[in-house]
Amino acid sequence: MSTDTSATPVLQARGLVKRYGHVTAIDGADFDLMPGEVLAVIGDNGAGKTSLIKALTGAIVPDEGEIRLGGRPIRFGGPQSAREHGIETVYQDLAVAASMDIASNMFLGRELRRPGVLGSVFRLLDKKRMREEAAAHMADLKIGLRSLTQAVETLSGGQRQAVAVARAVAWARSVVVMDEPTAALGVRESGQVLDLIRRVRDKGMPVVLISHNMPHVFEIADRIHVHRLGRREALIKPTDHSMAEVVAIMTGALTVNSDGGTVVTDADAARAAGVSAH
Ligand SMILES: Nc1ncnc2c1ncn2[C@@H]1O[C@H](COP(=O)(O)OP(=O)(O)OP(=O)(O)O)[C@@H](O)[C@H]1O
Repeated sequence: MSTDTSATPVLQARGLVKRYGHVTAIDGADFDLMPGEVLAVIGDNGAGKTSLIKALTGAIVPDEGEIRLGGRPIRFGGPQSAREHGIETVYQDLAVAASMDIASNMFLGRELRRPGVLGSVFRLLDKKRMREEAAAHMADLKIGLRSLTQAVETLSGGQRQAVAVARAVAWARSVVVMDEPTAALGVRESGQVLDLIRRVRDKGMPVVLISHNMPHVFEIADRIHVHRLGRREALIKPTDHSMAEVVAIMTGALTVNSDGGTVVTDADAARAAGVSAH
């Protein structure tokens, strides 16, 4: 799909700064996520991707800069506050409770209680309704799992990732952020997770995808945010650049100028990467 860049960004940041002592992890970073797009965030190790994402999802509070959600300035006091604003994050380490079943994982921390005093006084869980709703979410995303009463630890890596994604999508109202969702997966399972991300996008939910996997990024992203030295170096479409060019932008061998062309900034590195300006 092509991104409508004239719309109001779903999530936007301008001039974010985050310092840890002498280290500036975010150094004046901008960010723009448009409605209905998959935006990949890429960058070398230590470029500051995680810090940027943490600022956008409430896990850290930036020292400077502004974040806007749906066009309105916002300050997240913590991850819970970002979640309350409809931003859900799927973490790399898969924060699922392995010994619990799929439905319980979907409702982890947001359990449904039985109606009446059974729920309000005796705190009894409404397991039947949680299973029904979990099944509906799974069906909605076409995630085929044999039984929702199965413990998550008995699932494959790809299936676990699917449960984590389904949980995020079930609760997200504005954005789903995924940190390296295919990092621990084999080829077939990665393909299934990429298909799932497409379905999430096709439901109208924008996705931010942090990834080191360039083929996956090129396969799925509508746009690519290239992060370098703590800030956004470029915001490009995968259809406008080769993978080698994007890697060269990431490492500082090429930069993108205002009309979308590229300029060689490090001749040796650009030669080594086999790219030239255009
Ligand atoms: N809590 C912290 N305390 C001190 N320094 C930090 C902290 N978090 C991040 N940094 C530093 O900020 C810089 C950016 O780190 P960050 O983890 O955001 O980068 P990254 O692009 O996500 O890297 P990677 O791809 O390796 O995970 C690094 O130099 C890192 O050491």
